[in-house]
Amino acid sequence: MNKVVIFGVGLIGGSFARALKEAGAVGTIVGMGRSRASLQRALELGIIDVVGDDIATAVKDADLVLLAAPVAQTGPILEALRPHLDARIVVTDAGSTKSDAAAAARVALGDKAGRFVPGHPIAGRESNGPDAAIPDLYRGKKVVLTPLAENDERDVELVAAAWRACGAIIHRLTAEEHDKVFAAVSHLPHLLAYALVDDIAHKPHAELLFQYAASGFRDFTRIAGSSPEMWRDISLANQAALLTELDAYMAQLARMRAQLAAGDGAGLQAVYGNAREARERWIATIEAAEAPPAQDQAE
Ligand SMILES: NC(=O)C1=CN([C@@H]2O[C@H](COP(=O)(O)OP(=O)(O)OC[C@H]3O[C@@H](n4cnc5c(N)ncnc54)[C@H](O)[C@@H]3O)[C@@H](O)[C@H]2O)C=CC1
Ligand SMILES: O=C(O)C(=O)Cc1ccc(O)cc1
Repeated sequence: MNKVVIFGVGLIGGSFARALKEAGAVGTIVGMGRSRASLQRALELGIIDVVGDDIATAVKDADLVLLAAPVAQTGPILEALRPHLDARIVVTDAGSTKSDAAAAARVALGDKAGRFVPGHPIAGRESNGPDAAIPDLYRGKKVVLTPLAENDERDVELVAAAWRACGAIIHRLTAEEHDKVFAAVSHLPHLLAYALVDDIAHKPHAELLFQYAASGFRDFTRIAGSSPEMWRDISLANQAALLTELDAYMAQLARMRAQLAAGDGAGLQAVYGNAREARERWIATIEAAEAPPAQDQAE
């Protein structure tokens, strides 16, 4: 690719830029953003080559545009892009929710919705901004594409090839499948981690509690160090699926509360034992899968 434009040069957009550069897969990278200071920082760090000014100049002759801003920005950015999308430019995104992205593309792009190929890298961490960006964030990690019926297969392939150049393994799901899966294994855990830390922080003796919190608490709550704006947007964008998972979890908590209140040690141990075994199997599976990729799976 000669030119790639990135809207939102933070952890995800910045790591994409660094990975493409390291792979020699791109000529020029233009950064577009909300905060001038953060774009300037990305330029200083060598993540981008140019700070974009007006959108028309930024996207002129671009091969690929990546949206890597909080998901509520997808619609407004696509609307701003629409007049400047010639027949060649492919747009993709890295947002954590996918049904909302498809809907936003259809509203904002109308008959050009097919130019937008939705995607989601399953890699990241709690730190954000351009300083957190690293070139090997996506190495051996999955990227889920949720193509629209309107997409041209060649455009989907261009997006897949860009992520493969970053070392990622391409998977495909429908947007609905994607949002149900990630409500359970990503969006709910973030909500729970924020809820626990907020609850403790509001207790009168919070300082004492934090003083004695150990590494288990730190592990459990690491993701509560993530961007509140990003997680507000994800929670609202995937509201229905997240509510379903939250209700199921509350029912599980109610069962375990009853076991605890009844002194049902066998019941509690059965839950703990089942969870430990399931976690061990999961860790073994992902460790095997994230060993050097052989080839794309499930395309
Ligand atoms: N943090 C993570 O671990 C992961 C995040 N994602 C998704 O990637 C996206 C970006 O997340 P991060 O890179 O972690 O966040 P970040 O906070 O590091 O970077 C986001 C950047 O977007 C910029 N921005 C905000 N509004 C904008 C707009 N209207 N136009 C252009 N730029 C704008 C911000 O100034 C910031 O520099 C989010 O949609 C998130 O759901 C996906 C996978 C993992
Ligand atoms: O910090 C962590 O471990 C994460 O869970 C990172 C993450 C955040 C959001 C995503 O959509 C995907 C991955």
